[in-house]
Amino acid sequence: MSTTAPVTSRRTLTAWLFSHTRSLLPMLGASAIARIVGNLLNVAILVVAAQALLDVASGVPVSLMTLALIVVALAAVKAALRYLEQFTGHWVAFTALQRLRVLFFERLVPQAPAATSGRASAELTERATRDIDRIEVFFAHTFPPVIASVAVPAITLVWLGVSGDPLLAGIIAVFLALALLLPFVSAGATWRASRGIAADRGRVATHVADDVQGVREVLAFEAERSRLASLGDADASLAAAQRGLARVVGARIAIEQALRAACLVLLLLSGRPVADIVLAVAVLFGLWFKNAGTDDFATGLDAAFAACDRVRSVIEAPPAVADTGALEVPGSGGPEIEFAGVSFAYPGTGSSALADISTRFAAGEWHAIVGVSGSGKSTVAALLTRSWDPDAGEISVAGVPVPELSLDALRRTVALVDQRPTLFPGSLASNLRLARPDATDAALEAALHDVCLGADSLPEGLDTEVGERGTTLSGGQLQRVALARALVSEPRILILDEALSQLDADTARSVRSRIAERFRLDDGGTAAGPTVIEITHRADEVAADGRVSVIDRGALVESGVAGDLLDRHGPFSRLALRDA
Ligand SMILES: Nc1ncnc2c1ncn2[C@@H]1O[C@H](COP(=O)(O)OP(=O)(O)OP(=O)(O)O)[C@@H](O)[C@H]1O
Repeated sequence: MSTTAPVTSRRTLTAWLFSHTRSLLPMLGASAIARIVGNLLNVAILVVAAQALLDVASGVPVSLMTLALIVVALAAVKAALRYLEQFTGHWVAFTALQRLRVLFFERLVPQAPAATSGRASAELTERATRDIDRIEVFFAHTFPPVIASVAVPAITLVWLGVSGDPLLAGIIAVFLALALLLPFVSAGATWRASRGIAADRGRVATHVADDVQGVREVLAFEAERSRLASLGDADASLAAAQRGLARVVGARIAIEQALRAACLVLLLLSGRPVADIVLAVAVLFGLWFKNAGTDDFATGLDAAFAACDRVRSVIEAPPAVADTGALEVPGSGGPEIEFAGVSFAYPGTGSSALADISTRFAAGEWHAIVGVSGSGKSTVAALLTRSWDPDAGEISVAGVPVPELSLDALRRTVALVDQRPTLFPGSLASNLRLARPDATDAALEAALHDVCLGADSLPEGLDTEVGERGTTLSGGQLQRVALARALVSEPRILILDEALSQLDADTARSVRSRIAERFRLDDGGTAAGPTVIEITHRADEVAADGRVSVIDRGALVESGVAGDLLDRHGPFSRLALRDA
């Protein structure tokens, strides 16, 4: 998110945070009360000590033992209250962060994959982790200090004014009020700087993650210098934003110190009785030192709000598709799929990715969609799986328009295998069981056999560790494991989006025929297997008797049986000749 995004006000962000954490407020109140009483005791200790000194100076007998006992008792209660304040404040904070994290993922799931597409995953991770962590300041270090910074001086100065010297109480009140106003006067500047810092942190995190991910490309293309230079730029921008904030905070602290010194001087020069001045100075020290934390929270709070704004924009983003349908996909086996007059443009792009597509994929059959890169093939899959909904036209599965199906039902029905699948750290078996945790070893081995990847061709069979994101596998192995995982889930619609692109032509052919055989054997020759849509730019690999649709620049330009299309010498035949 850039710093030029619309600014959400701190009031809106506060209301939003409380709306998600309302039940934690009583505990936050307990924290504030503990802080107020603790701070009052702090003033009391200094006042008791100052009064004892005055008594000694004026010859009044003082029992040192009694004095020590009073101070120790006050200090012990103060320590207990400090513990209570910290414990309750942090309990609230970490419980709130936990809730926000759960909410973040709950809201992200229905937005995905549209939400994650085009957004650097490191940026999203930064929002889900460090930005949420930064909100801790809002709960643990804001409300108890804010309330105490007003309540403690008010109570103390009323007491001083009534039982001591009203003029001296008034002087302290004026200077404390000025000091309390400082964070508000500089609020605009710290808020802007904090937002800039949060955005720059996101950019640096994305840059570093891209460099780590793409280190091979960086080395191979000798791009170290340019990548380091652009990282340096991002870093410099972050450092400049941090310096800007430091300047404002530094100026604020300097003014606060000057106010404190000026207040002290005025008290000393007030010409009031010494005893009153000593008590007033004790109160000043008791109040000012305890309120010094206000400056820290004022700065940390803006950082927390800036982080909160980034988290909120993800949580509150509307899902790309509404999950309002409730139907299941009727029947069994592979259903018929129909596109009727479907058009779609990706949000923010002016041009159509698909224009007026009407086609049918017959139940339980294997279809190919071919076309050059960027022609719109993957968009067909994205619309069928409801990553997005079409701008016009209708897609139906087994005669039911897809918005009438529940998203759960649709996604249980369809398995999409793309060319860059993700495996999770763990064993081959745990990855294969992703959608079917109860699948037997025999079922896993059968699926591996069907993708020409016998478990024995991997070092430890099903126990082989696949490494983070499948990094210990070759590209072709990774694709086949992903395909086997889809087979284990027994989908009724199987979409292969360039899912065999890293295999040599012979292996790809074997995989196709084994999968076709698997379903033919399963259903005894009838069409009970899944409806398969294979998206590929390799027209020459489509079997002569296979059904094929050709897409060009978002339009369906030809469809039929591959052998017939070859004889027509149209778009399909041109693609096949180009590839051969
Ligand atoms: N998430 C997206 N946001 C914006 N535009 C997109 C997005 N995904 C794809 N496009 C654009 O939509 C058009 C069709 O893309 P699509 O991925 O469907 O093509 P494709 O035929 O599958 O390409 P390839 O064979 O290279 O994967 C392209 O112009 C592409 O740039």
